[in-house]
Formats: sequence, structure tokens, C-alpha cells
Amino acid sequence: MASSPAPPSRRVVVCGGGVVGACTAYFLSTHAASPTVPTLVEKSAPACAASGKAGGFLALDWSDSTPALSALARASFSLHGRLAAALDGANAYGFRPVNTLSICLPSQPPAEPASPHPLLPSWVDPSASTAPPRVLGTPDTTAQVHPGLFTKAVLAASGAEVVIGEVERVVVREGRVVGVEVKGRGVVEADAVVLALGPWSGRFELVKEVFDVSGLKAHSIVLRPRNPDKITPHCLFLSYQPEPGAKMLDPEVYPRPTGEVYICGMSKDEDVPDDPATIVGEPDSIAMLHKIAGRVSSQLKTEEGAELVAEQACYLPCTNDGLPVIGEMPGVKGCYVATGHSCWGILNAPATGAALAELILDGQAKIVDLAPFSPARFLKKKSRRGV
Ligand SMILES: Cc1cc2nc3c(=O)[nH]c(=O)nc-3n(C[C@H](O)[C@H](O)[C@H](O)COP(=O)(O)OP(=O)(O)OC[C@H]3O[C@@H](n4cnc5c(N)ncnc54)[C@H](O)[C@@H]3O)c2cc1C
Repeated sequence: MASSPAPPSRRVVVCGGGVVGACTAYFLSTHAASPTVPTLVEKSAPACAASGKAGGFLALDWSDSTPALSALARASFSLHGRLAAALDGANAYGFRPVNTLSICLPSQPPAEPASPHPLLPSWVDPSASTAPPRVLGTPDTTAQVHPGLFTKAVLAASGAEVVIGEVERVVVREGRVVGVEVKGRGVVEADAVVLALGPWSGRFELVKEVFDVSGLKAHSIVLRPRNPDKITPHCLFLSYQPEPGAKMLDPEVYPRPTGEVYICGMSKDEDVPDDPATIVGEPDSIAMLHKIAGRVSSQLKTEEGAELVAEQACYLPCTNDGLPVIGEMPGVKGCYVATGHSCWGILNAPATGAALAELILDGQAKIVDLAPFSPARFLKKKSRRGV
């Protein structure tokens, strides 16, 4: 009996080598029924932007007040656990469960030495928290990865062909995607294209016509403390008012299993530059992060022997309604988009990639309901000029 011919294999091009593009490549290539190894086109280097400079903090239930996001985050938190088991995440990219505390850092160090609160890790100076710290997460509900190493590990495991080049345009014929034009290389043909370009996604006419993506600049520093062995796996969410009447700041402190400590905060709306490689931090913001680090722990003072590893900045990809955009672009068959993950892109990339892989290869996402994330939700708000 003649068997029916196998369906033609699909050529998929993923644009953008951040965590969302890398996870999409991974879940396309590991799809159970139709594994499809994509081509990934990245302008600069994989994980060169927010995906390499983020904190890498993961939380199971911190999005529960928004049902759509809750489903994405819970599915993704669980996938992070599965990925860590499959890819030796503990050794390959610093995956580990963590304790998470909220701390009110006083404007001025107290005049009298403070006695340490029993919840405060030993490396945090007792004077860093005059009020008792609050438990925000336990090792069952919070975890972390090194975001750059995670992105590169999933991308490598996907087996995707990585092309370093700038995608200039999505090529569409009769309402269907046929490829992407890469600067200096011509058209890379494709049956499906995924735009995972973080805050750069909105630069494409085809996206701009439907929704806006903006960038929020945020800063971070990485320090190697004097005694890295003394730093325990406690992530800290701080509230800090540098002086009375000043704007409240909410910096975050993430010790990493490598012995380094990452501190981020200091965000502001700013246009995203063309080239991710040119993004640098502003001196005032970096100086404030050093001040905060020194107030949290004398282990983190460079003048007392902490080593400076990095001072950097990057852009969170933001949408007008605060939800990510994940799905097929209305009116352009075969063109998919995944962006706008704001401050949760490292957490939510696995479920985003898995859902997109199902949508592209099976015609429907099962792991999460993508309806709330569809780009079509913006159509009523923004009039299209046609494709
Ligand atoms: C300071 C900070 C801390 C954060 N901490 C956390 C955290 O703890 N947990 C968490 O879950 N999330 C965190 N985030 C958020 C997270 O980093 C982002 O949501 C996520 O990295 C976005 O990933 P992306 O792949 O969408 O975009 P990006 O990482 O921005 O990647 C986009 C890629 O597209 C490439 N590109 C752009 N234009 C083109 C083109 N024309 N052609 C080809 N390639 C192109 C860029 O070079 C870049 O590599 C943090 C973000 C910041 C800024």
C-alpha cells in the first residue's frame, strides 16, 4: 500500500539572537513530531543585548495577578526546570533555586550599629535593613540563571545555523512571507519567519503598522566580592530613597553561583540606538548602583577589595498594554512575532519559544493560550496602512 508523502520540511528563519529567539530555535528543533532546525539571523552577537545583561531571576507566581501572564510564567518556570535537567543548567548556566527577600535600605546608615535580623544573610550588613526583611520567595518558587550563558546554551543545543547579519526587511508575496533580506547577503528564503528582535522589533514597517515597541533603558553592575564563598543564594529586592524627597529606587541584587554579584536598577525611557554594541551605561546611574552595593554589603565595595567585573546598560522591550506580543502577524501568513517581554523575558522565553514552535509546526499552541498575546489585539487601536 502506498504511504502518503511526508509533508515538505519547513524552512524557518528566526530573527534575533536574544533569549526569545534562542528559545524559539530550541523548541523548533526539539519538536516531537516535526523537529525543524531553523536558521537564526543575529545582527551583532547572540545575547549581546538585554538577554546577556539581565538579572536572570525567575519566579513561579509573581505574575499571578494577571491571568494570561500567570499561565505563561508558570509554564515557563516549569520549562526552566526541565531545560536545566536536559542541558546540565546548574553547571552550564548557573541555574539554581534561590531564597528571595525584600529589604528597605535606609537613606542614611544608622548612627548606632544595628543587630542582624535572623532572616538577613550573613554577607548583608545588618545596617542595610532597619525593618525586618520580608520573604518574597523560597527555593520552591524562585530561581535564577546566568541569562547570557542560558541564551547561548539553548541556542547551541538547538543546532540552529547562526548567521551574523542585519535583517533589513521581511519579504512578503501575496500576503505570505517568502524570506528575509539580510544586509549584504540578499534574501534568505523561508516558509516561516519569527521576529524576536526585542526593542528593535518595532523598526520593521510590518510591525510598526500594528503595534508599538519601546525600550526602557536599565543599568547594571557586576562585582566579584572579596570573599565570594561567603555569599549565599539570596536574591534581594530593595526599596531605597537616596535622600528625603528623592524618587524611590527599587534596585535588585542577585548573587550568582560563579561568585559574582549582579546589581541592577536605574531605568529611564530613552530611544534605542541602532547598534546594540554601542549601548553604554550613564555614569550617574552606575555610580548610584555602586553606592547601593556598598550600602548592602561591605563585601561589595570596590574600595575594600571587591573586583569590578562589568558596568553596563540595556533596554527592556515594552508594549503599550504591558503584555508580550506572541503570535502570527495579522495579514502576513507565516510571519510570527515575539517581543515585549519587559522585565520577565528570561523567565518567559521558554514558554514563548515552545508555544511559537507549536503554532508554527502544528498550527496551534497547546502549552499556553496565545490569544491574549496576539498582535491582532492592537488592530482596533491602530489603523493599518496595508501590507
Ligand atoms: C537590567 C535588566 C534586568 C533584567 N532582569 C531580568 C530578570 O531578572 N528576569 C527576567 O525574566 N527578565 C529580566 N530582564 C528582561 C529581559 O532581559 C528581556 O525581557 C529579554 O532579554 C528580552 O529578550 P529578547 O530576545 O526579546 O530581546 P533582546 O535580548 O534585546 O534581543 C534582541 C536581539 O535582536 C538583535 N537584533 C536587533 N535588530 C536586528 C536586526 N535588524 N537583525 C538581526 N538581529 C537584530 C539584537 O542584536 C539582539 O541580540 C531584565 C532586563 C534588564 C534590562
